[in-house]
Amino acid sequence: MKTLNDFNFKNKKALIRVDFNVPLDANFNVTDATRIQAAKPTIIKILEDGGSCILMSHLGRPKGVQDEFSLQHIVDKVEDIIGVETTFVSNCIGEEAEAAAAKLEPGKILILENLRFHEEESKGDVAFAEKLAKLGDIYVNDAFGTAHRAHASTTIIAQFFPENKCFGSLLEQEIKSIDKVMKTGEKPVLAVLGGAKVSSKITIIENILDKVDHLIIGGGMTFTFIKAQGGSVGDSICEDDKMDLALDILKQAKAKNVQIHLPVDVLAANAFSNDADTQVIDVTKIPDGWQGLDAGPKSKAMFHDVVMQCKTILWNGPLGVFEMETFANGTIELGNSIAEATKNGAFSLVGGGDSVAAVKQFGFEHKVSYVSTGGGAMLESLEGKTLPGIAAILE
Ligand SMILES: Nc1ncnc2c1ncn2[C@@H]1O[C@H](COP(=O)(O)OP(=O)(O)OP(=O)(O)O)[C@@H](O)[C@H]1O
Ligand SMILES: O=C(O)[C@H](O)COP(=O)(O)O
Repeated sequence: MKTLNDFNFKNKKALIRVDFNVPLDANFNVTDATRIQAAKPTIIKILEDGGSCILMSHLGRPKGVQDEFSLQHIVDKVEDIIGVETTFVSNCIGEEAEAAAAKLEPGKILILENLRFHEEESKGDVAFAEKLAKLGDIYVNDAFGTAHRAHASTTIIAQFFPENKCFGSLLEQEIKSIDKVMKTGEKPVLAVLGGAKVSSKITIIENILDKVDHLIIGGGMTFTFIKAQGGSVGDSICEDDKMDLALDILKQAKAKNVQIHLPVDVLAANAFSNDADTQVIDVTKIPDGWQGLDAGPKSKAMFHDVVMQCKTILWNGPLGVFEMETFANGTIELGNSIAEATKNGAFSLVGGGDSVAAVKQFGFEHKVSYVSTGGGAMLESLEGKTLPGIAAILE
């Protein structure tokens, strides 16, 4: 596995695929710069070696050239965060980009315009990848968030740098964190899977059963498992067509000696609303007209005990409808438990769009071992897939 430390970047132009797909507000200000911060160590290492950085990224899913998706909007933020003079070129390929790259001095940064302004990027076009490749001497992939896309700049381009390609330090850290859970984690290993639907997590659950000792299933997924075992779930979110699968998962878990922990009580509401009437109720006895929207007190205490026993913890998906204050407590308490276990020496990894949002919202970001910068890429990794962006560097 080639990393930044395998190269000296002195007088070299590093062509770095970053994932600067960051959220912008109506005035095009960056509202969450985590992904830019996360790319900083790679950029600094290259600049300190005496090299220069050509940063390429996508932003959003534009249809052709659309100003709202221009990477121009993030140039000032990058300059602020990295603290180095940064220039921008309004096309990622062609004469202008080639001229800007050619005159880029060591210690400086150049940002290319949104790669997805060319449809060839998402199509994984080889000729487009070759044009990008002309711009740099060494290709560095540091875009974990986009490593599940076999796009020109994330995957195809690597073939033009047979010797001169490597992982950036963010991508390296993401790979190592996932490996710590999936391959080398100290036992007991726990996965907490929450979120809305069983259907979106099936492949993850099936893959993870071979890796973990404990599995907490929470959030909206709970009710498919409870109903499948004969419980009454009232109006809770439930996928009837996945009940057989839920039973099969329970069977597989037993055969593999994985302890499954489902909520035993829930905070139920008479409407999907922050102001609804609520009651704590046995998870198997939810009446019609009521829906479980958060974990109940017994479940939270039970989950705390499980978390505290484990040395390696993966968390994907909230335990309740955390976006509404009334139903955020299960997710917050789980975060607290994971933070405490981490303080006691456990390794904890949080990944997936909503769980990362919850961790940031409730201030757990620096109390867990690692928060992934990938949404879809993280989920595909947990499904056991080899991500094309990673494979292309290893080949
Ligand atoms: N009991 C519940 N009933 C209905 N919705 C719920 C329940 N518990 C959690 N949710 C919802 O599940 C959603 C998150 O589900 P999702 O599967 O997308 O999570 P994730 O894995 O963290 O994120 P992603 O899949 O985007 O990476 C949240 O919006 C939350 O409100
Ligand atoms: O935000 C993400 O998950 C990545 O930047 C990938 O974006 P995409 O789903 O548009 O490919």
